[in-house]
Amino acid sequence: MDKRFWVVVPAAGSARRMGAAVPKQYLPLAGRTVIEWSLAPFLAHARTVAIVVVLAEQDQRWPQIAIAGDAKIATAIGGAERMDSVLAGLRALQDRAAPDDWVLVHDAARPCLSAGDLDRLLNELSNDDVGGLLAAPVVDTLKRADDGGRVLQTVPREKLWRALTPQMFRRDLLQRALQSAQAKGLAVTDEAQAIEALGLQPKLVAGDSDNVKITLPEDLPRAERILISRSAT
Ligand SMILES: Nc1ccn([C@@H]2O[C@H](COP(=O)(O)OP(=O)(O)OP(=O)(O)O)[C@@H](O)[C@H]2O)c(=O)n1
Ligand SMILES: C[C@](O)(CO)[C@H](O)COP(=O)(O)O
Repeated sequence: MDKRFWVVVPAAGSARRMGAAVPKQYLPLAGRTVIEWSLAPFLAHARTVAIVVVLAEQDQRWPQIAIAGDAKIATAIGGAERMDSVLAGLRALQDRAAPDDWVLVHDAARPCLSAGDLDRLLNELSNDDVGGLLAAPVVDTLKRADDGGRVLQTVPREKLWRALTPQMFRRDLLQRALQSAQAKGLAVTDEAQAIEALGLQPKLVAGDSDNVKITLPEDLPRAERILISRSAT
């Protein structure tokens, strides 16, 4: 894709499930911090126009990050939910990005995005009318539990995918979709869900299952192994 694109990186979460003293986006990982790895593919891409990193209001760590001064990075203040933070990032772009410019939204907690997956997303969606997201097909058998932690049913996994990020939509459409979801009290957990609520069908683009989200303590050593093995090749 030859068109340039904008990036919003929601980094305003409180990382409750990680249970660390430091918000997970600032935890050390393979010689850097999680957020530096998550931003790296976009800072390295020739067609990134600018990146808005959306921070928690009380965040005091971002200014200490080496790349905080990068000319391509601006910051905004996030909100109570991820969707509020993404909206804040889009609003920070609205005077600079044209309505039909592509915006990629990528979790600060996903440090293992590969350059190949980023380019595949950009190339597969460059002429798409709706936009879409990186996703990984479900390969395990899925069980739904009852309140007692026992199997209630096996959930058919055909055509089931795990949503990843980046998720890529045109700025005005995404902003309208998220504003509409917010107005309806629809607590969307990713950008695609807000687009779906408009009756549109985002395209699924196969992504690497190594594109892990740092959520629980065991995710950090897994990400470390992925990044170190990738740098060794
Ligand atoms: N109000 C929020 C909540 C989440 N995020 C960001 O959205 C991404 C994915 O969210 P998640 O993994 O759930 O992060 P947390 O909300 O911090 O984790 P937890 O649910 O365990 O508290 C993270 O980069 C997080 O910083 C955000 O910008 N604003
Ligand atoms: C956006 C996302 O990473 C796609 O899987 C996921 O929905 C984020 O969920 P979280 O609970 O905010 O981590």
